[in-house]
Amino acid sequence: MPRKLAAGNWKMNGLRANLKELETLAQRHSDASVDILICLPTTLITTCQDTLFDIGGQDCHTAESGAYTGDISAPMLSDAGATYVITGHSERRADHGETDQIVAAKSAAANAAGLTAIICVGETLDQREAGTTLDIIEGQLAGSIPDGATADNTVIAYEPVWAIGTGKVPTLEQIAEVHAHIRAKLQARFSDGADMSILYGGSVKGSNAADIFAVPHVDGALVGGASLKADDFSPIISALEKG
Ligand SMILES: O=C(CO)COP(=O)(O)O
Repeated sequence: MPRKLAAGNWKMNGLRANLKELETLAQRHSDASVDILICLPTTLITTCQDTLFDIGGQDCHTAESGAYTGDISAPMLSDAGATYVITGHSERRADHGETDQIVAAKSAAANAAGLTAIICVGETLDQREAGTTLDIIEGQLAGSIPDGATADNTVIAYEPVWAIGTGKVPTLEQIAEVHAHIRAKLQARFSDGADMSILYGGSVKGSNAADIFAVPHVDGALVGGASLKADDFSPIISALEKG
């Protein structure tokens, strides 16, 4: 069975003062029946070592160490207390020119350091309107997931680019179609592909979470804006627990 995972991605948000949101969240979900992960800005990861939740980074370099000013390696994230890292988020693909090949190398580096990689895929609005969504996703999966991926070290996140931070959410049928396609491709390539978690991400809120979690092959969510405040993230976690 895929693990159920409520994952927050704080992106480039959060100062130490904001960590009180996690304390509030921990009080409300101390006996959660699902995995809860917060992907923090790197500056906050060490501060958070004693938290109840799993902690993740938002990117890592392909190399273990070296002359890469400003970058963070997977062993560094692990050393700081992270157990997950997001790879191939559309914001990094767009802003930093990350290709599928780079994403696969980063994911392999994450796995080699003992981190679970959350590998993101998703179509743009133009691609959705051109009817090429499933082809795009298939290509991204084939190119971005390293051969050594397993259900233990890899999670897939389907994040339609046009749904991120926009308040626009695909229909439940559209989510179902893509998640079923992802599941089929994972099963065709990996012996434990049936057990890899597939998250949905893009404008998930307390008000739409339960419906999204009822969609087959949606094993959780990767949440941006609504993960920053305990009052917003808490209902999403509760919906996943009930789903
Ligand atoms: O990009 C996302 C998570 O990685 C989704 O962001 P929003 O939940 O803010 O739409």
